[in-house]
Amino acid sequence: MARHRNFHNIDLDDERDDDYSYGRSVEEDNAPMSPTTAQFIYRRRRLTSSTSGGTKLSEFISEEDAADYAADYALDYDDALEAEAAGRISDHQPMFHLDDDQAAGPTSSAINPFFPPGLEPRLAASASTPVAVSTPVTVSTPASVGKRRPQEGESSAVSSSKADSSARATNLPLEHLKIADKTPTRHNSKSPSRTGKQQQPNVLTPNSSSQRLTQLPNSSSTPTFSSRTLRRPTGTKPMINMVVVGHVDAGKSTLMGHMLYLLGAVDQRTIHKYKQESQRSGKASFAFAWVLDETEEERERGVTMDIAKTTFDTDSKHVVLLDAPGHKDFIPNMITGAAQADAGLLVVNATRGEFETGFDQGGQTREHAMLLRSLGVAQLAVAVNKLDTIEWSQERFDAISET
Ligand SMILES: Nc1nc2c(ncn2[C@@H]2O[C@H](COP(=O)(O)OP(=O)(O)OP(=O)(O)O)[C@@H](O)[C@H]2O)c(=O)[nH]1
Repeated sequence: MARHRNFHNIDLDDERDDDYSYGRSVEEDNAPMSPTTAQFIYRRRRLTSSTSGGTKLSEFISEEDAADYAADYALDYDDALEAEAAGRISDHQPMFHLDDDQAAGPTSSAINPFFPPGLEPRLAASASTPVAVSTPVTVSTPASVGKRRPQEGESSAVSSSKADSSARATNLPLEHLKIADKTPTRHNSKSPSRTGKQQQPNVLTPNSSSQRLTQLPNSSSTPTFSSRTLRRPTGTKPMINMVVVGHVDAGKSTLMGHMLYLLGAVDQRTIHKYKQESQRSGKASFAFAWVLDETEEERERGVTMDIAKTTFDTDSKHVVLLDAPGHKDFIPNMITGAAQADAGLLVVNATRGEFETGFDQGGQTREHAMLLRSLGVAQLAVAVNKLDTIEWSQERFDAISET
């Protein structure tokens, strides 16, 4: 008997590690921080000479970290490649086209808001080159869709910051895009995979490969983390996959949903319906997110759980937009999207405390940036969202831009 512990009198509190923290994984607790700033992975371009100091996003990311992530998630990546090889990835139809006069008129950079001239050569460069241009884009969805500042209006969905923004804010020239097919590709139907999910509304499957991956177009990803230039044209245009990532609740789906609405991919009637339905279910602030969050479970929880896909065309590219889940429980699903991506949009929440949380150990702003890097996504733009929650503070924006 003496050899056995007396479990009846055991004090469970004493058995726990002192630094045990619910909800944090061992990996998170043990994840090494970069000791120096010499191991930059992402190098952001300084946008203004007046702004200086602050911590850089790249300081949080070391080559060592990136390698660890690549190893950790290699299985998921392989799953994605297997799915691709198995032919489960289908073709898709472009939603947008340019008018002839638009195509002939403005410069390609104006028509092609996401990927200005020069991107192709950069994409063609080896993904091992630790360089990515990070251009903060000041965007804010209307306060009416924000749970913190509800019901104020809808007109400023995508806007530049009030103050001097010539060097840092990039308004998307949405007027140059026109819907070719007025029928939204994703909003009115439930895919078999979504239907399948709805049959198990309370079962989360964070470790399964994204079912929506079957909808992803086939870019020529290879088992090695090599260059991701797009090589599969749709018609005459090359295709490019852009994944939208960021910490949970950063506003990714709302931002993309609103952008699609402004582009005309979602009609007024559908948005009106979403607004009414979301209001009825007490989720009024998620009306625009419902454009991309289609499943009942996602709408009930107010959380994106799987990759959502939509497409649009610029004058030179067929863009496949992938909205990734931000919650850490769904990292594998985020990876299935990121593994297909050629470029990324990192959405950060400017709200005080929220931005910092995203960068904390375990925050998904940092983690997603690392994952994109480790998966070979060489181009990353940053969108500073929810500026309305900080009264459009220029100071705060500058501090975030410097991070
Ligand atoms: N105040 C304010 N709220 C916003 C803004 N953008 C989004 N929100 C709100 O933030 C909440 C989360 O928005 P989502 O679009 O679901 O965020 P997400 O990043 O897609 O969330 P996950 O995909 O689940 O990680 C919703 O209540 C939105 O209305 C904004 O610019 N300002």
